[in-house]
Amino acid sequence: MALLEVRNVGKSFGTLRALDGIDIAVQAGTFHGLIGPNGSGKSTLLKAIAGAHFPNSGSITFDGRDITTATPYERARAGLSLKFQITAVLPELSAYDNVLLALQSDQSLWSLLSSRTRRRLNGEVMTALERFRLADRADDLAGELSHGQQQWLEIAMALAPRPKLLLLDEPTGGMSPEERRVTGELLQPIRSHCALVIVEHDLDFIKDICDHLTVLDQGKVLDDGTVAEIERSTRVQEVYTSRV
Ligand SMILES: Nc1ncnc2c1ncn2[C@@H]1O[C@H](COP(=O)(O)OP(=O)(O)OP(=O)(O)O)[C@@H](O)[C@H]1O
Repeated sequence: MALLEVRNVGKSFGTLRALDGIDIAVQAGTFHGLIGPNGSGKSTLLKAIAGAHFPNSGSITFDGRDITTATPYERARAGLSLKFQITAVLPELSAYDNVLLALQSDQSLWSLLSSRTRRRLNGEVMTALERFRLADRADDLAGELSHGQQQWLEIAMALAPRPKLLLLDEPTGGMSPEERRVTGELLQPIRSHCALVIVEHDLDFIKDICDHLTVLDQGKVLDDGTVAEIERSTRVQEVYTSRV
């Protein structure tokens, strides 16, 4: 069974059909990209998976559990984590404290008082920062980090509770080409323990890191397959050459 299964999902805003009968399956350990022209429904689909809004029809199953109308908190407890387009680090706190906060949200007050828990959390915070090349910036305020580093900090925070699936909405927006390249490099190792669903306009970036692509067009799945299959798809080429 797939880790995430979206079945026949529909979402309307008034008379606008933003999603219309969407089916996708994301396997554990894979990086799954959502691409398509502007307004094709990518962010709406990501938000439906994240619980930022509920679909009008269809179902979403995660790790064997129906989460179609689960709250974002319940989804997080089930192992779903997300980083949306707008940077949400706390600029007045250090990079270290931002990750610590993300980790602490799951701990009881009682366990936080124990020095063993605090030692363990300290180790986990530093591992998360090292993984995203931020260990030497641990004490710096998050607001003083570069744009790219703030994005990496936020991904580190989203991964801190060890989710099974990470949702990323345009993580490379506003990054330099070098920061994009490094972002791809930093994401690769998470594959061993976490799947990824990513919306991204940079097609070269998404083709480099993803195993599987779903192409949306006007709220429907236009095509779905491996990166090589999508590159050969004449339907996709037509949409991209005529409208992008
Ligand atoms: N909250 C909302 N209220 C009304 N319409 C919305 C809302 N959110 C999205 N839409 C509309 O739904 C359609 C799909 O939007 P969505 O943002 O999902 O597309 P997208 O593929 O992510 O686009 P882009 O690549 O430009 O970010 C668009 O026509 C958009 O205007």
